[in-house]
Amino acid sequence: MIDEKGILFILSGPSGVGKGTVRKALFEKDTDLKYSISMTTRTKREGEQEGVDYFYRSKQTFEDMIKNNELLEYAEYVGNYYGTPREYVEATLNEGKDVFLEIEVQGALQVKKNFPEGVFIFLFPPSLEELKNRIVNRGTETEDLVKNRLLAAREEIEMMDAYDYVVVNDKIDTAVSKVQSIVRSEHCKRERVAKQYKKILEAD
Ligand SMILES: Nc1ncnc2c1ncn2[C@@H]1O[C@H](COP(=O)(O)OP(=O)(O)OP(=O)(O)O)[C@@H](O)[C@H]1O
Ligand SMILES: Nc1nc2c(ncn2[C@@H]2O[C@H](COP(=O)(O)O)[C@@H](O)[C@H]2O)c(=O)[nH]1
Repeated sequence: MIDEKGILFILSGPSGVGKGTVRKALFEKDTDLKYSISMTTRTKREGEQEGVDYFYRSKQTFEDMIKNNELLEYAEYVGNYYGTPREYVEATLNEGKDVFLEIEVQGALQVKKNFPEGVFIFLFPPSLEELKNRIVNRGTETEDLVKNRLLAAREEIEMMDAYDYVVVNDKIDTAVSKVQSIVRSEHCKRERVAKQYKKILEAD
């Protein structure tokens, strides 16, 4: 059977590296990708919107969803739950559309177990000092949370080898172009395989 499902792209990397910034810029260029909105128990930041940035839920609701297997992956990250609602991802992939996840590393590794055919991209900071500057300058975290996110970052960077691609987010435009090239090249690969498969079937 030719796989007519969409491709699952996973953009991951430490907090503050610029995942959200890269993803938003990419989506302005590539309108065919579908973004999976995550669920979280953390409180809404100023300017964030329900159903756009996240689905904000209580701990109880989140834990019920875990029990009911309604999450494709989830992680407890610096004191809050974050997770990917399963139904949207599976239904969208089954329609042949590509889905884009923007998640932290523990969650990405869970996805890899269930979707090894996914395309895993690790966004890497130019330096740990710059990573710290980006989190601090964003102004969304308390001093303690910055510390905890930076501690988590060190562990996350150690898992980089599990990814298919590593992109350094130094200049934003360069990083976005690189991620866009990865998306395009994965499409070409998929089309080439489908063509070869068709040829084999026709020759049979
Ligand atoms: N290439 C870049 N150069 C300089 N600043 C950047 C770059 N990319 C992102 N930033 C800035 O760094 C900060 C963190 O970026 P962003 O919120 O996109 O990171 P993130 O990885 O999505 O973080 P989190 O995982 O915590 O949600 C933002 O203030 C953003 O404007
Ligand atoms: N495992 C998952 N991680 C997720 C998901 N959605 C977002 N995230 C990651 O959590 C951290 C913190 O996010 P913030 O918005 O509080 O800064 C960051 O690395 C996000 O990428 C998810 O569904 N699953």
